[in-house]
Formats: sequence, C-alpha cells, structure tokens
Amino acid sequence: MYDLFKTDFLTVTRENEWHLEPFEVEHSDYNISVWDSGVMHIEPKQVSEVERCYVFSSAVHGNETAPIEICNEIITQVLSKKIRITQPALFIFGNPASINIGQRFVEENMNRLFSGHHSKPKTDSNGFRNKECERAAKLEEYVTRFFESYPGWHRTHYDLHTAIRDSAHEKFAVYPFLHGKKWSKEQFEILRAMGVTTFLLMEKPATTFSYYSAREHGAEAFTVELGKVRPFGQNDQSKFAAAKQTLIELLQGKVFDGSQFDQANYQIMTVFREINKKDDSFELCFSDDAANFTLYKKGDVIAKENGQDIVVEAEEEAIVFPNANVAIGQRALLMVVPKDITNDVE
Ligand SMILES: O=C(O)CCC(=O)N[C@@H](CCC(=O)O)C(=O)O
Ligand SMILES: [Zn+2]
Repeated sequence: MYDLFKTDFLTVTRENEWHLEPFEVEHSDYNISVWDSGVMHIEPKQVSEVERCYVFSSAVHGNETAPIEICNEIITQVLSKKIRITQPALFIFGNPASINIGQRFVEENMNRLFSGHHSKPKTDSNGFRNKECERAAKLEEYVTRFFESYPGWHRTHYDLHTAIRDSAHEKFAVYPFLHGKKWSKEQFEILRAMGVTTFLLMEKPATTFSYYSAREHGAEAFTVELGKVRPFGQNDQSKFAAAKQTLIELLQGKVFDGSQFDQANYQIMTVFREINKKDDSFELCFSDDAANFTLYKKGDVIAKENGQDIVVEAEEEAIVFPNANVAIGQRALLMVVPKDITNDVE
C-alpha cells in the first residue's frame, strides 16, 4: 500500500512498471481508486450537475515527458486540495516501463495496438503477445469501465503527446476519423484555449488510443501534440501553462461555447496521403530537423524506397510525423493539405 500524500503518483507508477494491485486512497472530497499502475480514477464525492467525464492520458509514448508532468501535477494538486475539481476523471500513464527507459516504447509502439490490434497474431513472432499488447488491452478495459460508470454523460478523452520533431505549428491535435459525424465546434474552442490551433483531420480508422475512445465510446477524443519531446526537467513549463490550466478548468466543470467558431482562427489540414514503410531501404529525403508542417512542392522528392522516388503529387503538401525508423508496414510519414470544414462542423 502506498501513501500518495507522501509519494507522488508518477513515482509509484514508475516503481511498478507493468502491474500494481488496486487500492483506494482515503480523501475527504473524492473517492480515489488506483486501478493499476498508472491508472487513477478520481470521483468527486459531491456529484456534479455538469454531466461530463474526462480521460487524460499521457506516456502512451514514454519519452514524451511534458504531458506526464502536467498530469502528475494536476493529480498532486487535487490530492493536496490545492485545486478542487467537480468532474470525474481517469488519469492514465500509458506505458510506465517506457518512461523508465526514456524511450517511445519498450518492444512495440502502443499507439498502434488499440481497437483490438493488441490481440492480432504477430506475423514476426508466431503470435507472441508482448507486454505492450497486454497493457493496451487493459487500458481499453479501464477506459470502458470509466465511461460506463457515467451512463449518458458527455465523454472526452485527451491523449497527450509531444512530437519527435519541431513543428511549424508548435501545438496541434489529431482529430480521429468520425465516420461522417460532424467536427465539434466546442472542441475546436477548448483546444484553442490549450494553445492548439492546428488540426489534422483523419479520414480513416486508426489503431490509436484516441480513435479507440472516439469509435468505441462516442467520446470527443484527440491525440494532442503539445510541443517537442524532451527529457524530464527540460520542458519549459511556461509553454504548457495554458494547456494545463484548460485541463483543470474542464475538471472544474467549465463548458466552452463553440458557437463563434471561425475557421480563420485555425489551420485545418487533412491527410492527402499516408506513406507506409514497405522495406528497410525506406529513407527520407529531407533533413532530420525539417519541422512538421514544412511545405513541399509538386515533384519534390520526399522519400526513396527500393530505388523508387516518392514525390509530392499535389501542388503543395506538408509533412507530418516523418519517421523512417518505424516497423515495416507502419506509417512513416503523412502528407497533409488544407481543408475547408465550414459546412462540416456543429
Ligand atoms: O512526432 C512523431 O513523429 C510522433 C508523435 C506521436 O507520437 N504521434 C502520435 C499520433 C497519433 C495519431 O495519429 O492520432 C503517434 O504517432 O502515435
Ligand atoms: Zn507520442
């Protein structure tokens, strides 16, 4: 049994990489349950009239430390009564073992394992199911348990990340494919309050945590990129203050009014092309410090594979998440273009 008033939740999480026996934390204002390593449910004892519940996840990639720090601070401030919240929250540190090694993942990128992909047979290892597969399956169960505790409530999940490269738009959010549903004006406004004005609208299902919550639980869910990957202690906290403050305000029952939505306040992009790595010869043809959202022109060679050039096809395309160092078959690069969503928001 841990005393979370003496040892913060992140420390306890890091001491128990893959498993922690569930326990309750005595508190005058909240019912607090630790469901597993890195998984904490906080429920205000006084039931809110604002029927909204929140999942805030971080460390789905263990080296993306700024969101981990933000979430750990919010938890610590709630427990110590420095801030008071009114809405139920599930905090998740996704991959504690990868936090400890300061890497994106231990064996497999967990953000490619949701929506059941954790249970798909692995072609490379005769069906071997690694610990990240087990963890992704458990995280799905916890999110289900949490959302089902509040039937009929409005559900939100922000899966907080930082990006490997610099970005021409420092903060941006990936809006998972909605299968024809309209994009939420309110969410554009909430995320703008966090400092996010660039959105990447996905056009197909994905294996990410945010797509899982959107699709399986009808949650407003996003992968939110808050800046660049840095080790613990090297994050400029001032760059994350607005995001942290907005997350706290949501937990305090704030409801945003999206009625003034104006596309001119945002950079809205969609995926023109997803480039997957097909074999080990795949290489990117721009420098390692080319930022996300750098524009390339028609005919520019952006990658090579198997002796073939991969070139820009539209008049202009911007790069997002370029990474030649992914497993074969996985996304190595997104090419994105602007999108007008004036008639597709509500
Ligand atoms: O900077 C990068 O190349 C990756 C940053 C990152 O982890 N991004 C997420 C995006 C997930 C999504 O598409 O919703 C990822 O690649 O998992
Ligand atoms: Zn990430």
